[in-house]
Parts: sequence; C-alpha cells; structure tokens
Amino acid sequence: MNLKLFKILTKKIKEKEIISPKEMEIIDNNCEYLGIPKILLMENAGKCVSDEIDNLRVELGDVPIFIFCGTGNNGGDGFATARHLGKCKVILLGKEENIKTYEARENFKILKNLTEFGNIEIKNATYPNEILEILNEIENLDKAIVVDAMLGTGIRGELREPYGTVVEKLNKIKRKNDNIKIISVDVETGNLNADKVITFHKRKTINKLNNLIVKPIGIPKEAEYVVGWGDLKALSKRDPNSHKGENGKVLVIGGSKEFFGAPILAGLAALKLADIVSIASVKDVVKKITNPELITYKLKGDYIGEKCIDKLIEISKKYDCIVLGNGLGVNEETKGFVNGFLEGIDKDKKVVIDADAIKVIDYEKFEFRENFIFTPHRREFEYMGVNLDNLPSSTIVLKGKYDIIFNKNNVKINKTGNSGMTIGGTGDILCGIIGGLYAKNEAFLSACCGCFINGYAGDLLLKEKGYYYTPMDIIEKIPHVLKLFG
Ligand SMILES: NC(=O)C1=CN([C@@H]2O[C@H](COP(=O)(O)OP(=O)(O)OC[C@H]3O[C@@H](n4cnc5c(N)ncnc54)[C@H](O)[C@@H]3O)[C@@H](O)[C@H]2O)[C@@H](O)CC1
Ligand SMILES: [K+]
Repeated sequence: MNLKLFKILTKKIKEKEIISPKEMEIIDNNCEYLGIPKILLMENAGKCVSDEIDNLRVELGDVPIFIFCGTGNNGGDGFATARHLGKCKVILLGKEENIKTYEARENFKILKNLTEFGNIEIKNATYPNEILEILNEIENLDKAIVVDAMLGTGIRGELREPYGTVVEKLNKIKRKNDNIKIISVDVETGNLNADKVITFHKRKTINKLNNLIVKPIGIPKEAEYVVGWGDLKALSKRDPNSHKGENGKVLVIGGSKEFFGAPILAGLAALKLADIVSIASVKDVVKKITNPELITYKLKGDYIGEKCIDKLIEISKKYDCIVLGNGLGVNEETKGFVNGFLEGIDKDKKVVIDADAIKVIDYEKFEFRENFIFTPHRREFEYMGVNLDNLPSSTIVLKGKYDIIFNKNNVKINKTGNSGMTIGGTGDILCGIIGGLYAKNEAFLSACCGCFINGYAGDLLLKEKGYYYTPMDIIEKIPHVLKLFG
C-alpha cells in the first residue's frame, strides 16, 4: 500500500523547479547515501562548465581563461573544470591547506600534478597584492574568459574578503570591457555581474541572473525523494551559547488507566533530543513515571477528558511542541478532549498527533493545519480519509516497511528499519523523536528525520543483537544515529 501511495503522490505533487541551497545540500548528501560519491557529481559539473566555455571559445577565439576558486566545493568544481579545459590559469583564493572538502582537495591534487606540463597554471592568491596583480593582468587584456568558482550554495551572509574585492574589481573590469566574459559556476558569487550562470540540477532560490543554464550532473530523481543522512545533516545545530530549554521543550499528552507505557516511551525518546520533556497524564500513569528527567503533570480521572482542555491549553503555552495521543484510549471522554484541545490551542502550536488521537478526531469538521504532523499506520491512515486530490497542509507520516512522508508540497520515502520493529512501542518512540526534532526544526524535515533515526536505530540493533531487541534498546540507540550523521 505504501509504495502505491508513494507513486500516486509523486504524480500529484508538483516537482519543484527552484530549490533552496538547503534543499540542494540535502539532495547532494542523499546522493552519497544512495552510493553516488560527490566527487562524481563534481566531475560532471566540471565537464558541463568546460563544455560551455568551449562553446564560448567558438565565438571569442582562443582567449586566456582565468578560474577563480574558493576553498569549498564550488572551488572544487572550478578545479575539475580546469582539468577538462586543459589550458587555463587557476587562482585559489586562500591557502591550499584551507581547502575544506575531500572532493575539492583531490581535484586540486590532480591539478598540481599537471602543472609541470605547462598548460595549467595555479596561483595562490591569499594576500591583497597577489589578488590585485591577477586582476590587473585581466584588466589589460582585450578578451578573456573568467570563471567564478568562488562561492556556491554554501554562501552565507555578506561577502567577506578576499571575495568582496575580487567581485567588486571584476564588475569594474566588465563595465569597461564587455569582451571579458564572466561565467558563474552554480551560483553568482555575491553581486557579481556574470554573463551567464551554469547551475546544476535545478535553479537555486539564490540565483539572481536570468541568463542561466540548468545542467544535469547525474543526480537521479530518487535523491530528491529518499530520506537519507542528507536530511539529518540539515537539522538545526545546537548553539554552543544556548541556555537550558533553548534546545527544545516537548510536552507529551497521553496515557490512561489502561495504557501507561506509550506516553513514557514517547517522552523518553523525545528526551534524547530536546532539553525539557514533560508528560501530562492521569494519576495511574504519573505514579509509574520514576525517571527523574521527566517532568509530570497529574490529571484527574481515568482518561484525559474534556475537563482537562483548559488546563492543558494553558500548560501547552510553555512548550515548543506537543506530542498527543499515545495510550489515550478511544472513548467519548478522549474524543471530547482531543477535538476540543486541537480546536482551542494556539493556531501556530506545533503538534505531533499519534495513535488514539488520530482515531478520535472528528475529520468532518477538522482543520488540517500546517503545524500538525500525523503519524498513522495503515488502518489509522484509512480512518483519516485523506483526500488525495486536495492534499492537506499538515504533514503525514504513513508508517510501514517504507514510511511515506508527505504534505501538500512534498513527498519522501524512508527505507530504514526492519521487521524487528514490529514490536509494540516503536510507534510511540517515532512520534517522540519527531516531537523532539520538531521543537526546533520545520515539520517536514522533522518527520523525515524522525523516520530515518528510528529505523536506523533498529538497523544498528539488528546487526548487534539480531531481532532480539526492545523499544528501550531503540531509545538508547538514538544518540548513536545522531552522532553518526548529525
Ligand atoms: N555537495 C555536492 O555534492 C556537490 C556540490 N557542488 C558544488 O559545491 C557547491 C557547494 O559547496 P560548499 O557547500 O562547499 O560551499 P561553497 O563552495 O559555496 O563555499 C562554502 C565556504 O565558503 C565560505 N563562505 C560562506 N559564505 C561566505 C561569505 N559570505 N563570504 C566569504 N566566504 C564565505 C565558508 O567558509 C564555506 O565553508 C555548489 O554550489 C556546487 O558548485 C558540485 O560539486 C556538485 C556536487
Ligand atoms: K560561483
């Protein structure tokens, strides 16, 4: 069922034509997850740019080529371009030891091996006088091609030196002599006035120029759909100067006189990710919570009912994210509570809705808000009656062998996990992880990463213990997964 739904959704949800640098980074990293090394993509990027320069040479003749390279992977594309071109001058804006990535370093090493043959020249330009010397050389030429492989999707904020000076001076040269043609690789560096941008895979939201060519570099469609470690790397990073509570506060609302384990598992999973986790439940559950790290709110009665709505709405205000539904029980009391609570809480409150809460929602009147995440299994999903012709704004995680994560604008598939995870409690852990992530990240990313982490924890356990692991083992493995890929 899940794969069938996935196929339907990929047809219904319009493919994005423009993507943000963050989305591109996720795709690049997920290419690696699928086994496509970044260096291969870099190779293809270099070939695309050199082909385009060859076209330009037909028009301009055999003019000198200067490739300005930064120390990130955009610079790496510049090194690969240089090798494909053969004859050119490479200007590394920084020191060799500061080249940041493996792929860029490898490509730089190859270039160094080629320099003795005289076609490729490398110049290190770290200091202003070295940079100005090269820019003056370009200024005195009648014709030249300049390749901007300085900064790409990794660019953040205002241009720092030496990039600022190079861009400013190149713009000046260009204004005086239009026979100096500037080609930007992937993204224009700052406000560089390039003649053309060759961008890879898809247009980026930060591309300003209209004269832009989009080139495929061997990224398969699947890299946009699969959940992989690229998603994990995109999660917000912990600020080293942050204070208690600033890395997420989660409130789990669940449990009943019959089910006490579910909200505790969700809470313990969330605790691996968020600073503060509390559980609001009935007295029978609260008295079983012995973990000193969990804060508790005791509610009257055997089930969380309508009488708790006002109190819990008030408590919710103190939390970034609410996890709702684990072990609530399905009856008139919980039905009244869930519907009233979701209607009454602040409209922008983040809520992860699981298990019994999914079963008691009155979908006829329900508003699928953007800040809701649902985590149904197949039967719960059917019960929700999602209209596939008018997809909801809420994010939905359909759990299964393959988890399908989707909303109005996005769909992804997660493949981690194994049949050892059919044990009770893994669903509670999943929504606890999602809640912990959602406290500090966007809904869709949190849902995708939650599925990946939960499944990967199970996959690590399968290797260690075979199928003989428990929900508590999964919770203990969450930090290992995060450490591997975070
Ligand atoms: N990641 C991949 O798989 C691929 C990436 N590719 C290329 O790699 C690029 C992205 O590479 P990176 O993520 O390494 O990023 P960049 O090469 O764009 O550079 C990032 C570095 O520049 C510095 N920087 C950022 N903002 C700055 C500013 N305002 N002023 C001065 N310095 C600044 C930072 O130190 C950062 O490490 C893409 O645009 C594309 O050209 C291609 O090789 C295709 C494959
Ligand atoms: K660039």
